[in-house]
Amino acid sequence: MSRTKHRPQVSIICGSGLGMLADSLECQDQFSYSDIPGFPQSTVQGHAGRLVFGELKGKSCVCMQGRFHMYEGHSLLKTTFPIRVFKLMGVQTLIVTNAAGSVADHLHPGDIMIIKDHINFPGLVGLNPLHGPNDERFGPRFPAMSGCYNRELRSLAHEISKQLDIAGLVQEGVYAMVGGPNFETIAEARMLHRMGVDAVGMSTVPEVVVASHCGLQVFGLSLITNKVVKSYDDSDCVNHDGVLEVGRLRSQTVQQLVTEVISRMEINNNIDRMSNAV
Ligand SMILES: O=P(O)(O)O[C@H]1O[C@H](CO)[C@@H](O)[C@H]1O
Ligand code: HPA
Repeated sequence: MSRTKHRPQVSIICGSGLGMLADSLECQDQFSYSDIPGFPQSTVQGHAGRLVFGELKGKSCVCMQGRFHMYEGHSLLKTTFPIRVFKLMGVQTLIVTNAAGSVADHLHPGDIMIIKDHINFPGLVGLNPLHGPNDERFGPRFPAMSGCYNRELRSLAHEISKQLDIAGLVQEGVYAMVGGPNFETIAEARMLHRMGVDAVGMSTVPEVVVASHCGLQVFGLSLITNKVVKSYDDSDCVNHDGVLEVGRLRSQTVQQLVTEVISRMEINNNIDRMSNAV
């Protein structure tokens, strides 16, 4: 914290191909992850590996240009380490973005899904970033996860998408995290569909669980970059380059939506900075 004058209230995690979200920050201070003690390295194409501080519409922000995924070999504790760092800095809100495949038939590549809820597949089988001794200074042993995607921010985003004339692209839905790094088989895709999953990806949920545990309000967006193949007659085949390409094509729209949400969200100026406590 001594190397930047920014005291962020909002943190943003950029999904695959969405690193440009950091570009709109003014008065930037940038730090490579390799220069930050305790931070893992980004190893995935489309994740630059930089922490960017700056101002956006009068709000102080910190942006992860590059996130960590479990499939890179990081422990879940490591993948979510930045969230606790943000909490200690006084951040109140986490905005998560990701690239995801559409499982629901009504979502198409290029659409934006406001995350209403999630299914934590790794968590359901025991891979949870909150495993191990609980640090009560961050949050309770048994945190509730119902309502972890802030209702007011979701409704604000819908309102903004109407004003930006992109409401036709924006829907709400359930995101499921799978472990990756392989994409889904057709049988897995069909299972996800029957389970009520709207979009699937390999990230986000551990970050949201840790953020929710330590009392951050969370807003999440999935950019639908591909459809998940559910038919044996469909010869489509997803690949990471295609995912990044849709990210590039829709980057400006996602940026506009995120910027407006940040601009209009309420910030509590009685910040709860824990840096003296932990
Ligand atoms: O979730 P983000 O980081 O946006 O990336 C998504 O895109 C990659 C696959 O193309 C996977 O890492 C998946 O999780
Ligand atoms: N499946 C899992 N993760 C993804 C996908 C997908 O189809 N697209 C982007 N990330």
